[in-house]
Amino acid sequence: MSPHPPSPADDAFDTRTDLRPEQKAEVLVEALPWLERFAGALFVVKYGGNAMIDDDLKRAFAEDMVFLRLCGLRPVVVHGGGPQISSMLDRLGIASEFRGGLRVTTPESMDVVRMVLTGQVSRELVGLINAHGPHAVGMSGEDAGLLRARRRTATVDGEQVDVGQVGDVVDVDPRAVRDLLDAGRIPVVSTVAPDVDDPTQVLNVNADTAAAALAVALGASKLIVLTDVEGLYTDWPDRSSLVRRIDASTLAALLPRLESGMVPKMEACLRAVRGGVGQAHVVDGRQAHSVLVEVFTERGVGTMVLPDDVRTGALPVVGGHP
Ligand SMILES: Nc1ncnc2c1ncn2[C@@H]1O[C@H](COP(=O)(O)OP(=O)(O)O)[C@@H](O)[C@H]1O
Ligand SMILES: CC(=O)N[C@@H](CCC(=O)OP(=O)(O)O)C(=O)O
Repeated sequence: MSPHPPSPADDAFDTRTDLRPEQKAEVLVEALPWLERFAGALFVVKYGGNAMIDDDLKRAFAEDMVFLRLCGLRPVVVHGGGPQISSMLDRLGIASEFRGGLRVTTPESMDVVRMVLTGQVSRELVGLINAHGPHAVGMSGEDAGLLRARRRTATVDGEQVDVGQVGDVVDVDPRAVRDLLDAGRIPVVSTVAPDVDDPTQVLNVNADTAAAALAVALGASKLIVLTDVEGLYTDWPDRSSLVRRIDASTLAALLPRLESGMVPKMEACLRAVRGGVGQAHVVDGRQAHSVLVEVFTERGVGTMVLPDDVRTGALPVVGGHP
């Protein structure tokens, strides 16, 4: 990355894209209605571990967060790190086991979950964002009472099964996040939470679920979930079944037919829009700057979930922003 902003005198400035200057201006102007509409808006952006594929993509994600902030929006990052946890468990010779999409979390693996999420993934994202200035502050669900969770089971073949120290968020105290936003910072949240029934214990919370709970508690305008697929497919893996827009009731009816990876994600989107969040989006984190394309372009990307009062039905492939 250039150590200083490009100036028109830099060769790099004119050769970064094939666009002529007036085309570049058109691209910038296309963002104007969205900048006006979203001035000051609070977005919760969930960055999934499967979308943290390489350093360039992670840098592009950090640029997007800084871009949003400097445009006057208020992004809150909630990160995952499932593959990173599995890789550390593997290095330590501890087997990873998932049931119903949730990691079976023993006291031993809980230590690793906490270490990887708050000590590794969060640190890396905070560092990448802060390469642009002192914007990001990392915090865990344990900090300032942000999240409290209760032990939950997983559903496997209709049966409830124990998955150990895994929780669902039952309480959010968003004041610390608000304080950071008011100070102009970008909060970066990892999803470890104290157990509401035994505060000496911490629980491992699925990051999609935690992001939705935080988005509702903060009254976010949008929840954006970055993953490693273009969006929701009604008939996975049939690529022609990509959904551009779907309302809450249609999604609720579709949920029982979805496979494990998409279930927590789509449940999170549903919970968000039913809890008052204006829109929820699942976007492809393998595409650099997918957040900026979603927020600032007419067409948007991925799958948009809307509350029922904006009825659209499922519109495979067609449709863009309202
Ligand atoms: N209906 C569906 N639409 C899209 N992806 C699906 C669907 N059903 C299953 N998947 C799978 O879910 C995966 C995303 O979930 P997951 O791997 O848990 O992501 P993340 O780490 O981002 O939370 C996709 O890569 C895809 O393989
Ligand atoms: C209970 C549970 O499964 N927790 C997840 C938390 C991390 C997460 O959700 O990460 P992604 O968003 O990258 O999947 C786990 O241990 O993998």
